[in-house]
Amino acid sequence: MPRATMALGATISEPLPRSIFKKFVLMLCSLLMSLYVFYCLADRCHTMPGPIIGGSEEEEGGSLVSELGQGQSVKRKRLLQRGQPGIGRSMAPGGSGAGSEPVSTLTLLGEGSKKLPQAIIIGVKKGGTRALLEFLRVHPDIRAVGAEPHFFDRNYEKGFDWYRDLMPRTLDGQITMEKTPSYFVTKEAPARISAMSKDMKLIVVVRDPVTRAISDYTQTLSKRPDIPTFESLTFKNRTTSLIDTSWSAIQIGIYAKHLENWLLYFPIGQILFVSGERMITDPAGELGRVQDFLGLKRIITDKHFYFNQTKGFPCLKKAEGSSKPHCLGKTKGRTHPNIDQEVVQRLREFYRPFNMKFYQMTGLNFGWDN
Ligand SMILES: Nc1ncnc2c1ncn2[C@@H]1O[C@H](COP(=O)(O)OS(=O)(=O)O)[C@@H](OP(=O)(O)O)[C@H]1O
Repeated sequence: MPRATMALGATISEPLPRSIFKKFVLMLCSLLMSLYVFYCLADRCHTMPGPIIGGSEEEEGGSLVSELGQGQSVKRKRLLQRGQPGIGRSMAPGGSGAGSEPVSTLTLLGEGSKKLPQAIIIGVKKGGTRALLEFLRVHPDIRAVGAEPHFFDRNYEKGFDWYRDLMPRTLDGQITMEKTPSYFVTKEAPARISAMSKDMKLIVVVRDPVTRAISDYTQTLSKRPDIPTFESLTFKNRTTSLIDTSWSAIQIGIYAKHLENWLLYFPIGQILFVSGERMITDPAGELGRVQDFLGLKRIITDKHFYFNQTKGFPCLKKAEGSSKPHCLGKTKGRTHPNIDQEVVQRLREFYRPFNMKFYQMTGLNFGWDN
């Protein structure tokens, strides 16, 4: 047999020589490594699950780690557009306090800095605050922390450095925001926020207090199915029809009373009232008002929304940092239980004077009593 044929025969029948096999494994490893590096550069490699700071909200806020990660992609895109070589990713705080963040490439390259918020969505619980924040985040000049920090109610003793550390990095001209709906009903919150910044822009999403109360109850019911009925919790005494105003679901809806507390520290012009109802029927209109209030160009318009028939709510055609349509999660837009219409009527009567006062204070008729 000729030598060449013999050699070929040997190659086919014998296993790959060790050195070739080693090279192959090495190449495969480096290929996988490069893929991982690219994946990280695309800002998708989160090695640690992030803490969710306890809040009223279950799933929408997500972890602080993923929130910060998402934000960085947008900034990176903007930097790349400007031709700056910003690459890298900052690690989110472990919820432990100021100074816990390792120095990242972004920090070294000076890509923005963490700032205390200049605008806060302070309420109200179940008003539509998540929808507003998610929609606002589409704006390139807004950067927001997704999870609720609860700084001015539950975590105040942790200090401003802790609070600042939760915030995403911002470039000059970008507004840092957060939302914690319980601030609106927290007695200490106005004084504390004012002590931090007298210029703070405050946003309150309000919704018909009766539907809000039912929404609040629906959320609690989803977590604790054995709670008493809405009807029995509403009244101190069913026969006298005396409303139990100590029940938080009822209390929160007395907007005029809570607002009085804020007006001791902030002029009314520094507070924007957003209609929770119009956030559903005309999100672009409400977002227009919010952008004006924040002194931003009206970038978010009706082109950003579509009405999702299955969800029954407006959704984003493209979410922040993504090209995909995005609706809020299943904890937003829950089906409410049927409530005895007599009880609903009684609650409407109860809220009417407070609503009137609220319309008068804000100069806006929200139409809950028409
Ligand atoms: N676009 C869109 N998609 C889904 N849901 C929407 C939207 N806009 C407003 N809403 C209403 O938001 C209600 C929840 O309010 P919050 O986000 O403020 O709730 S929370 O306090 O943060 O838990 C939620 O209340 P429920 O319907 O009772 O679940 C919704 O009615």
